[in-house]
Amino acid sequence: MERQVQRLRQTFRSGRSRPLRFRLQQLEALRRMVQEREKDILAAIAADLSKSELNAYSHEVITILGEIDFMLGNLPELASARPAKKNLLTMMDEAYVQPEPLGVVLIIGAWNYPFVLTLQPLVGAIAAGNAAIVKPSELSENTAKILAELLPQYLDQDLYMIVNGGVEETTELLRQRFDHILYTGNTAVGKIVMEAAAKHLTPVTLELGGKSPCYIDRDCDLDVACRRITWGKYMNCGQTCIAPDYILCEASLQDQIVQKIKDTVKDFYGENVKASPDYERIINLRHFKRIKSLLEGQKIAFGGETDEATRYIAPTILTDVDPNSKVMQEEIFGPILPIVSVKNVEEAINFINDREKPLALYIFSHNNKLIKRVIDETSSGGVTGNDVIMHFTVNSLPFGGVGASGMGAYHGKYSFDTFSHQRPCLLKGLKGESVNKLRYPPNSESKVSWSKFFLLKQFNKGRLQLLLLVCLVAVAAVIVKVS
Ligand SMILES: NC(=O)c1ccc[n+]([C@@H]2O[C@H](COP(=O)([O-])OP(=O)(O)OC[C@H]3O[C@@H](n4cnc5c(N)ncnc54)[C@H](O)[C@@H]3O)[C@@H](O)[C@H]2O)c1
Ligand SMILES: CCCCCCCCCCCCC/C=C/C=O
Repeated sequence: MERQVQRLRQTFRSGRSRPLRFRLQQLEALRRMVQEREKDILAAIAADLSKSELNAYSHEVITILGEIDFMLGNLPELASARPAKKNLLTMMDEAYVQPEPLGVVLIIGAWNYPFVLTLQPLVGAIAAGNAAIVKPSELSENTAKILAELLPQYLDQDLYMIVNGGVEETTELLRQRFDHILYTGNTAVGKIVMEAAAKHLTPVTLELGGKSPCYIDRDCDLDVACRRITWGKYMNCGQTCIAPDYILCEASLQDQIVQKIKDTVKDFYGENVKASPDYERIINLRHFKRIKSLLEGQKIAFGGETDEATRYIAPTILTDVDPNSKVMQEEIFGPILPIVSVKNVEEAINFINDREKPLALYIFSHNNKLIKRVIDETSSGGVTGNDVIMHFTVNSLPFGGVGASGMGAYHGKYSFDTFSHQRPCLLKGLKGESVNKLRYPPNSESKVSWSKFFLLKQFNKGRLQLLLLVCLVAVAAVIVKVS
């Protein structure tokens, strides 16, 4: 592994990944890969998650194509130097922020959206000019295999590499020195990643999970709210990091919500959900058993059927759920939707704030002031008001967690920034020593007072004011020289 990282580092040091033309060409090659090998990619995702190819396309491929297009369209602007404000002392100099690539980065993907969660960070890493090692999740083995087969055919092999394997391979990878690690997955492994990164002082982006609450206000269109929640909760069989994990609402709304979600499930998946091509399965037996065990002792208002042989768990709703029960202690990551009663919005806010900061928060209400209030009085990785999941699809919004749900963010410009160092550059000339005397020893009261004048005022003026200030500086320089 060490030798492979070394090879990537050497190529990075040669400067090959830096020119914009090269980055654009690699991104175009990636887009070609997705377009030319679409069938193979969809088949792999479909096999991993028992998903229809149509769903694989809309859940994963669209996002990647959108992200590549964004980078192709915006890279010149993202990568260019940004002029910075100057102070009086540096007004004749050049000050700017130049984004620079970090070096060799490691991207560790998760299995639940195995294509998008692995490649979307890679798009950012390439755009920012880095070399990258990509480690797909071993649980989505078909996608991992197709990525290992395709990426070397389209991308520069000395800069971008796939490593497949499980805990052993990831552990070995984490022993190496990287310039950034972006990890997507559960919080426990997030801690392992951060600990390994700390040994090399490697910065990390951790895209973790958590229990994302969904508050439904009394003043709300329940038909619309329940349709949107049904879509986001049962999509991918509940195995979505930003799926609404549980509902908070007044007790009087509970029965209506159950009925409306039940009706929507029928609309979406038909009478026999098991036979619907739009309803996925649980990734493996371990997760199947874990999710099934969350049903124990609960009041099942809808669903609850399971089939171990096919890892099927029906869309399920639990009512009157005790906040201390097991289903409310861990991220469900499956198609079970608990409803917890609260008296009012204050209680909902307190309920959310009493727990770890979630990855997403959803609020449904006609009342925009109430939505803003919940946003102001809580914290979460992201928020969608009157819908679920959709903030993920807006690539001008940073996507990431806060507190236990993660750190750092990506998507669009934020991916570019995550994989870049914002390098401050100040370019001075070799003239102007008379003013510089202000900072050379020996110090004096008068120097300190002139330094205050020069440094404590921001300088961002028009031409006339600039001329005036130049004169002022010249006078000051003479005074300092004389004194
Ligand atoms: N924030 C996000 O964008 C996001 C996206 C998807 C999933 N998630 C979260 O991820 C969790 C589900 O994913 P998962 O963790 O089951 O995915 P996973 O099992 O696929 O693990 C993620 C990665 O960690 C590696 N890994 C596993 N155990 C390891 C160990 N002991 N040491 C080193 N590396 C190890 C795996 O090889 C894999 O590449 C949920 O909590 C979900 O909310 C978050
Ligand atoms: C008009 C059709 C729009 C379809 C939009 C579907 C978008 C679904 C994207 C889901 C991606 C979720 C990514 C998951 C992250 C964490 O697990």
